Amino acid sequence: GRYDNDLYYGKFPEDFVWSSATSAYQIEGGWNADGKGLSIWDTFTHAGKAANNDTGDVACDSYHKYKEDVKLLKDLHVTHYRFSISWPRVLPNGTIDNINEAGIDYYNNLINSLIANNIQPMVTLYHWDLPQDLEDQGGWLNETTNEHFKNYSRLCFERFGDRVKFWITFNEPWIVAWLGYGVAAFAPRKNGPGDLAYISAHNLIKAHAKAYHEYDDNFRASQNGTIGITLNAGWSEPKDPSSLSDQEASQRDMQFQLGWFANAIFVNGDYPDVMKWRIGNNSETQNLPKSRLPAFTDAEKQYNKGTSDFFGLNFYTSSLVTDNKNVNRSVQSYDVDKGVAGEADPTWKESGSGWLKVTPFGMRKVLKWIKDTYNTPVTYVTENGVSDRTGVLNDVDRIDYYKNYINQMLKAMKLDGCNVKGYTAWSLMDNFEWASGYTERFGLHYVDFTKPDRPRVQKESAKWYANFVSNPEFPLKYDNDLYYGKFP
Ligand SMILES: O=S(=O)(O)CCCN1CCN(CCO[C@@H]2O[C@H](CO)[C@@H](O)[C@H](O)[C@H]2O)CC1
Repeated sequence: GRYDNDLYYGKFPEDFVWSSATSAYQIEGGWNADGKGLSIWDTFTHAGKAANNDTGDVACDSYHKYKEDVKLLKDLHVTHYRFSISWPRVLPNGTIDNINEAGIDYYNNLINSLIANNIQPMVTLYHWDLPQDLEDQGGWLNETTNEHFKNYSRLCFERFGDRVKFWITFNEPWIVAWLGYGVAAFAPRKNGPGDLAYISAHNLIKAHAKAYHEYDDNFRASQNGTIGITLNAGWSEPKDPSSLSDQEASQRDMQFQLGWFANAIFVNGDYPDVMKWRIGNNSETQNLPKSRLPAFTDAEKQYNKGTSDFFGLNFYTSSLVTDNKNVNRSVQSYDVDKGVAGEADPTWKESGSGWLKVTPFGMRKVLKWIKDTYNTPVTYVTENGVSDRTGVLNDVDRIDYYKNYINQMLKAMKLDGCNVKGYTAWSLMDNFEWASGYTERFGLHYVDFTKPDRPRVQKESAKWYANFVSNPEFPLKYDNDLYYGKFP
């Protein structure tokens, strides 16, 4: 059919990394416990900006229940666990002059518990929870934040780097820049779709490079770890594959999503030409003194280039794209600059999230695009998963999603030569889904948020995943899963 969702038969390499992921603000709770400082997401939720006035004040209470989480991971038979460190939990004001040792202790306890259970930590330094004190000084619009991020990163390398050998600087800078500083959908709710989005992204790239070089210069030799960045994209499928303009729209959409950050880090230290060209032209049309896209100096380009040991990819869904001809060029906006219209194919299965349609074929295509565009980088899928709104324990749709997306990843490896080294299921358990609060559940484990002790219960998908990672090959030993289709 048009979308290749057919099962491929084969098995994964023995040393393939199987993991599961969470993030600090989404699971920890303890929002003000033991000296933790405020993050911009505490501010966002306390202002009632998440669905049903939900907050991460308690969330899954992993701040107190992390030992239980390690048990869930052990029963999942994963070899790795991806989690994030809350910057304001270890540095309440965001600055290195005020270290909260209780916060350091929490992460040391978690890391030690993982290691004791032969589970390797994959640590994200920034999963969106900026210290509020730094946001009060401009946040990612203020270049000084880059230096604070470097100091925070160095503290983490110093305190945890003897046991943490896999570091991710930023989770999805695209979301931080566009949803946080572009359209005010996420914290810190700034509205600058044509300028602030680009300024924040500019600082995120420079902050990433600072942290990378800090590790590379001062810690790699003694700690022997690996450090990179995690980017997210939806696969942009040309609506009409035979249309040159739709093909160009697809390429342009992928460059504006991934290239925005990946071109500087994996290619030449600078933004992709298509972004410089289109944003420069639109800025000229708007009679602006210079392009709304900030420029790197030659020294900064050299400093940005080659600052990731791997390509971290968060992948969920796809869209059908065409050239958006009727953009009003007098409007300053990333979306106008990009000039791409996206839509879902009505035949794609829906999920518990409006933006997430089930498109397994997209996993293979996006991995191939990364291979072709960034010269076959070592790649880790650092998030992949699907939501529902019911909390169903017999979550056959989630099993179907994982089986098919993992199979498409295997095709990308075996048939397209993609150098994928690991896969991470989002998420270990139901958790705080940002502006959607607790209405959208992504977990392999069900969490009852009405009970003070936040009990975790394995869903069928957890049993499936544990079984699969123990014997990662297709055809499945026992394929009891539902097949979708209809009789003649
Ligand atoms: O439809 S709207 O445009 O009005 C709202 C868009 C909401 N976004 C879509 C993209 N998604 C990227 C993936 O976000 C990732 O995936 C998980 C699931 O979202 C999150 O829980 C993780 O923290 C995050 O890393 C983040 C949420």
